[in-house]
Amino acid sequence: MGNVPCAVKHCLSYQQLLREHLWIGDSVAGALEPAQESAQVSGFPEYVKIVEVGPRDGLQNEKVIVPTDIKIEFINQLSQTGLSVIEVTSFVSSRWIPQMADHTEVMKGIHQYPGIRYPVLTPNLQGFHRAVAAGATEVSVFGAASESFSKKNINCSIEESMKKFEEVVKSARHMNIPARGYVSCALGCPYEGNITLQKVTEVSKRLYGMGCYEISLGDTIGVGTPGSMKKMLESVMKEIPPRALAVHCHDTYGQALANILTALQMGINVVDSAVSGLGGCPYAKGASGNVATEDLIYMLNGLGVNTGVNLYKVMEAGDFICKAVNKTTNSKVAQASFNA
Ligand SMILES: CC(C)(COP(=O)([O-])OP(=O)([O-])OC[C@H]1O[C@@H](n2cnc3c(N)ncnc32)[C@H](O)[C@@H]1OP(=O)([O-])[O-])[C@@H](O)C(=O)NCCC(=O)NCCSC(=O)C[C@@](C)(O)CC(=O)[O-]
Repeated sequence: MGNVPCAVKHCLSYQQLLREHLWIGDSVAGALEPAQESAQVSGFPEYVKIVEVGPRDGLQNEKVIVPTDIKIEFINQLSQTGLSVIEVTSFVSSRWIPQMADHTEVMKGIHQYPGIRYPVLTPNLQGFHRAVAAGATEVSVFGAASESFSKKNINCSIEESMKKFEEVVKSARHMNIPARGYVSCALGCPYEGNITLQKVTEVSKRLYGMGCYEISLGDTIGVGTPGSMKKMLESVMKEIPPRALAVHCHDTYGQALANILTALQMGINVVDSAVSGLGGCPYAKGASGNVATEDLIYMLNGLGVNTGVNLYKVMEAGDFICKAVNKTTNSKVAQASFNA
């Protein structure tokens, strides 16, 4: 049975467990379509698109530079899991984020499979042009609802950032390149604390209005709760339809899955996550990683929500990158499966 997770081996019958918990899957069965097997729970979307941000958000905060060939292998493994969107790197200044200095090599080195999108972060035209030259076919601009965070993260005010993003999104549109927009600090800021709903809504509306096809609302420091997530989404949804929104939850206070569940119940069906719960922003000290992709898939599979992603293969990719960066996984599902 090969690399059968320990928790599974310890059970009375692996086959029985697989029958009852079809969403676990295995590397051979691989193609198990969990959502088709378990009944859909009402009140949730039928399908959730997972935006895997592990190679970018997951690795950007790592102190030790991860070798380029490891990043490429990691992304190639993720491409085998059924994920349809994998954010691969950032075309930012290597002085600011040394870990992303090999963006061009990573972009050129990965195998880009048809049907999978590989967006990259581009804060300005310089980054955009470099990204396109390296073969990027989708980009993301990343703003914030907090003035202080914007200055610390991208060295300009919100207003100045919007001008830069407009240039990027306009150029992208001319080249038929889809652009996504992030709004950091949607549920709190490491420098300012609470951020008003009005500000989050205003920044989101600006990004959507300039042509970003999807707005990812970031709980950058993971302080949100289902209550604050609900209020924030109610406000943003007055201006932007839920189909154009995504949530991006860090898990610092252990609220990420609960916050995501709340968002799903409100009609959101795009969720960002990072394999093994890697991640954090270098300009948001103390914030922990993103919600782990493994834990997200486990929850969605249990709800009968289709993701098209094979949990077992994601766990294997997570195991690969954790070993490569000498880290223990933050995914509860991977811990239960591999470390029991
Ligand atoms: C935005 C800049 C570049 C402004 O940086 P700056 O220093 O203000 O830029 P500048 O325009 O004044 O130029 C200064 C130097 O930077 C260079 N430069 C200028 N632009 C670029 C570029 N695109 N790529 C490479 N180099 C660039 C430029 O060429 C020049 O080089 P020099 O002439 O001195 O040699 C800088 O602040 C930066 O790189 N910041 C990095 C921010 C970042 O990546 N943060 C982490 C990602 S955001 C995040 O994690 C949150 C998110 C998205 O996950 C959601 C959430 O959780 O909330």
